[in-house]
Amino acid sequence: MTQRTATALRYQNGTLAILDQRALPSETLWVEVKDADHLVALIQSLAIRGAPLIGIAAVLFLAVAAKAGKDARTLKAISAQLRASRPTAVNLMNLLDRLNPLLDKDSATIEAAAVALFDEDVALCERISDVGLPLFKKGCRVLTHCNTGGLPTAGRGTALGVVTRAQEAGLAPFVWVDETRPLGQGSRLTAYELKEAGVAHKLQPDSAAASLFAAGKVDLVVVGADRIAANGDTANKVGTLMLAVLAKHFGVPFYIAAPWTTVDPACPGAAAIPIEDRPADELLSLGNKQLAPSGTATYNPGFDVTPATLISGWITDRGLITNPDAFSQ
Ligand SMILES: CSC[C@@H](O)[C@@H](O)C(=O)COP(=O)(O)O
Repeated sequence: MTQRTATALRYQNGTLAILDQRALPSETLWVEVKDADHLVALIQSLAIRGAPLIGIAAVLFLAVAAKAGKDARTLKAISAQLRASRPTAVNLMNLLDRLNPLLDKDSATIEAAAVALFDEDVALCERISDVGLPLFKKGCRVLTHCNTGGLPTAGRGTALGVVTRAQEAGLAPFVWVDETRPLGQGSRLTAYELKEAGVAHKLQPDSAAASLFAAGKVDLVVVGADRIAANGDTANKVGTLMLAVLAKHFGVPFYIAAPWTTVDPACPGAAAIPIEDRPADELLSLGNKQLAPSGTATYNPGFDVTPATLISGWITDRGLITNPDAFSQ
């Protein structure tokens, strides 16, 4: 029987379940994916999220559909539907593009290929954590944004994977956790993962980051990525660009940690990266509580793009990249 388990995803011989990340940290709620429409809804509502994991969920769901007897034409249609579910994280497109040529093969072949992509992500995360480790000095104070650990990957994570690796190496890192408004990936998910890992941390509102830099309390910034363009311009959760500008101003190193599956050599730069427009509701209310007058017009991009010139280096499975030319080769 083929099975794989990640922090927020379980594949077992033709069934796929995801940990509903919207319910964390108060509830641990596993949901079995029923069909392609269901998976699209789970991805769009951020029940399952993070650049690597949405790609992995998509390819594993194609294995589910193949094992349920769907023909190649239907599988290709599902693949196209999943590909369009979120626009910014290129891992989704990259992984589907790698599985697509196999969709007219038997279900065992499709499953083996999907599972291999899961295993690859686990290995990429490990490699990233090895590459990033030398950047951490004992007791260093790291600021991070959004959530980049076990929850959004098949493995130990990207930026947060380096942090937990440093913790295991006895370097006792301290993490400043950006709340990451409006959906709280920092407060709900990163604080949760750091608590589980026993890493010292404090949570602050995103708007407090500047004062932390000004007080000299940040030694380095490490964040994840959703798409790295050929020139090194990097899309990540909205708010990342603000941190990069601050880091430059205050002379603090700013690193991106990401697997090569996040690189899009066909994308020339910032202007060509599609940025997801998130629903107004995310700003207008919180649960049942209204946060702004109904009907208020909103600007709610899910991501922003940090120009390569503000990035000290990219911690990748291919090593620490300091010259963005590497992304176009
Ligand atoms: C290892 S996850 C890297 C990125 O996907 C992460 O930083 C991020 O921006 C996630 O955004 P989200 O909207 O929560 O999917």
